Amino acid sequence: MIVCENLVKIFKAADLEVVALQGLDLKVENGELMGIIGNSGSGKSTLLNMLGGLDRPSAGKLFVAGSDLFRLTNAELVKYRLETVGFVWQNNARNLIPYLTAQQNVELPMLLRGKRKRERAKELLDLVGLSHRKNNRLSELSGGEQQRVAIAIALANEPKLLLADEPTGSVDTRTAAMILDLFQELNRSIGLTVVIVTHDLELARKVDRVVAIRDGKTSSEIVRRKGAADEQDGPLEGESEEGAHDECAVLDQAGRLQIPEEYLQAIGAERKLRIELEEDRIILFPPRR
Ligand SMILES: Nc1ncnc2c1ncn2[C@@H]1O[C@H](COP(=O)(O)OP(=O)(O)OP(=O)(O)O)[C@@H](O)[C@H]1O
Repeated sequence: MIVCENLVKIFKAADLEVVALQGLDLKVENGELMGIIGNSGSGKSTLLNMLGGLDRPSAGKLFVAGSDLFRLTNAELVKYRLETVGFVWQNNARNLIPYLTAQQNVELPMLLRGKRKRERAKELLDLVGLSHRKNNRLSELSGGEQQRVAIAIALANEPKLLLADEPTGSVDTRTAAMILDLFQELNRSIGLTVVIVTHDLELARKVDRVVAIRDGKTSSEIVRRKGAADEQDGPLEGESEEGAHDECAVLDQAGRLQIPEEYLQAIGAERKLRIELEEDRIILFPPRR
């Protein structure tokens, strides 16, 4: 579904250049539900904007659902944004209209595209578990319900890829869990590929894979271990929650490896490591003093 190779994004403002993505590599399979985490300024939103066709990358390769994002003309990019991707933002509900009902809010963007699809709007509200609230005005819905209306709208054009930027950023923990459950449900029921940018570590339990971005590059991945994939109510018996996931460091195209700072600190290593190959493992030691 998504292939990023050596992706670079440089922002130029006056005589200042910011390299927001520094040769990022990422592959996402069709039907994957994955999370992207990283510190503030690490490049998460920049990556999401590239994937959504909202901005153009500076160099590298970027393919989404068969489209080469470097080659699309401006008109093709507009079509791509309308047909291939759906967006969910943190404060999505702010773009909804408080005095219209949930159903009217879902119908409105379809109307603007010249289609009146009352049935489709009902279907979409059903999909996000809100059919019982369809005739309520938006102002009568809770923050979580409003976010679900926004998700219904994001699904209106049957996107192949749903991009969510901090979708649980402005709701409480319980509502956040419900929204993540909804993404999981949509992923399973309609095979939607979902990429969620978040600070919320609880997400690691709900998604197949979490990719960490550091300084504009993918640095490590937390992958749900096989066998843990179907359990919904927590870790397998006798297994700690962390035990259901493996943390992997990522090798870039040139075979370079990023090692988390805290790991280096723990063994007292700074710029050099001793490396040894032992049967089926590679071992890193601090240099001999
Ligand atoms: N339009 C822009 N012009 C100049 N610099 C930008 C622009 N957008 C982002 N940047 C810079 O690019 C870097 C990555 O920003 P980005 O917003 O992608 O980070 P982020 O990981 O999403 O952060 P946050 O979690 O705070 O949203 C930052 O240094 C940011 O200041």
